[in-house]
Amino acid sequence: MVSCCPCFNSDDLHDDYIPLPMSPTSAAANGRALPDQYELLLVSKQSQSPVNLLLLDEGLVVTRRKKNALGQVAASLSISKASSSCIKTFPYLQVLSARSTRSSPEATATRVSIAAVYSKGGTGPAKLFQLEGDVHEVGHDREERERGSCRVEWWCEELMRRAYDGVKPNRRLRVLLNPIGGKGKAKQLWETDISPVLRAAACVVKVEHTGPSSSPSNATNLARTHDFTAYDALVTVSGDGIVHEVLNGLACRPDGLAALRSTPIIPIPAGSGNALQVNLEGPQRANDCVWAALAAIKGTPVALDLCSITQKDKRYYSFLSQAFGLMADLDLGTEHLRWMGDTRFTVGYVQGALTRRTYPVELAVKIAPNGTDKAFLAKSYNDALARPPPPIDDQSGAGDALPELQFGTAEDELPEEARGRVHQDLPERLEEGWHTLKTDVQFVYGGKLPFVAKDVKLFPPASGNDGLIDLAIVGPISRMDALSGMDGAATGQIFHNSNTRYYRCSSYRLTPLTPKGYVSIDGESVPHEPFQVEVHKALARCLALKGSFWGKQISMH
Ligand SMILES: Nc1ncnc2c1ncn2[C@@H]1O[C@H](COP(=O)(O)OP(=O)(O)OP(=O)(O)O)[C@@H](O)[C@H]1O
Repeated sequence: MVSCCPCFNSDDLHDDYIPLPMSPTSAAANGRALPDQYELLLVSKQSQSPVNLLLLDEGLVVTRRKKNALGQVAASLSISKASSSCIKTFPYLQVLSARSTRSSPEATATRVSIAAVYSKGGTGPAKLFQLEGDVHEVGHDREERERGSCRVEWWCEELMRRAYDGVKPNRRLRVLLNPIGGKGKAKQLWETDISPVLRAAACVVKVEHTGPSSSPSNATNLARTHDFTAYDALVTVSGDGIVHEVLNGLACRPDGLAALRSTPIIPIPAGSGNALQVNLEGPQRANDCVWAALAAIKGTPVALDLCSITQKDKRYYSFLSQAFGLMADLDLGTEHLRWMGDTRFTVGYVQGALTRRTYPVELAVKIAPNGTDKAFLAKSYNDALARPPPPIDDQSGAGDALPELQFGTAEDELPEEARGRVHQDLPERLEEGWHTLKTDVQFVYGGKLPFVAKDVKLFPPASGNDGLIDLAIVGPISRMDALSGMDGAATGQIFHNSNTRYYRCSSYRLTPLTPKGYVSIDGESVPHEPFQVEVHKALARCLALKGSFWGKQISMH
């Protein structure tokens, strides 16, 4: 067993951990010219049938090859021929490892092992693909065979160079696994889907189980003492709840700013709510643990805003959402339906819509410029999507501490200009500044990211790192409107509904006007009491394969 990192003991490493061959000065790469064609002929160990492996612009292409070509490191197969007989293409981002070994100088074959993640059509469920076979040398003497073997070694190094272009191989990952997350399947998913992918990429992995919030091993505590210099990323095999706990643990440290910025989080979806994964990799990847594992290996940091929620003398950090009214009830009031998985949210919504329950509330909102103009918000989102993501600013902010609260803590009053201006409703166009509203609602939902669940895109134009938060407010509506209100929820229809008031703001304060009910912060229950929200721009980091949140143009209709 080989360890390249003094901070890990051998128990932390996979049994077959061998650092990936990335040295630019290795014997094979040193001073050798590129072959004319980046192509290998390999006799697959699994099927005994020969395949061609080509390094093309679009990625590693594996094609079938006729038996009579056996024994050649072919240099003649044209690319057009290759694509017509192509069986699989792996973009380099999906290639995990390529190794060559030769048993002895006399050997007439070099063993090649390749691992990659395959996704049919680029959107199909991701699967681990492993290929091992021999490249037979055609030379008559030992020297010729050695030359052939070196070329195979070079080929593997070239593939690795392309596969890890701009990405550090052998990432050191700390994995926090919630053994009861979702339907309690996290452990099994780890064994069957996640661990084999990380192992194939020779990641250095340390796995720990999280404990319930009352235990010392809860994820908040684990994050509070996380040594971020010893790991490249922190992986959660869980739902959004553990991500919330981890972010809160990192944020409440004296060195919170450095801890958040130096700890990219990668969610592997194994809970009942996996919204962060959906926002990072798209709804088709909502439950795709293999794809998320690939993101842990190859993902690029993306900045994520955090919201400070203050309630009495408590401060929580929220990365996803704050829900009040029906949307809080359907999450927290359906705990007894947990066995249903995601379906419990739908059942909760239908129950609430049928009873037409409404919730009196007082809101004070500091609205951003043009923050109530849905067409403007959609256009800004579309424009941003068309541009490359801006570089992450790691310099702003003084020292290690988190930004000061603008509201202050505890039961601070609203800023002067917001007091005593209670309207029944907000006027159509609002200037920048504080506005207040006292009304009955079906729900109020604050969100930082477009999706709050796999099938609910509540905030289509939300940006994860613009320093602002989006608010959706739905007032009392008929049963029919409430039931049809969720039509098209997966594609963002709620944003377009005329029943939905939509505000982009920098802060808000919500005061429930009934004694009992639920308030949900990132899906976790907090007391049913007034709370205030403000946003800190780009405080945390996640990893996404494309280096940005998943997005889709919004069409205004
Ligand atoms: N070993 C454990 N035993 C019991 N509860 C745990 C354990 N580890 C974590 N938890 C709790 O699990 C919750 C978070 O679960 P997770 O993030 O995996 O999924 P979720 O989708 O947010 O919620 P869930 O799947 O529970 O609906 C937190 O409340 C946390 O305290």
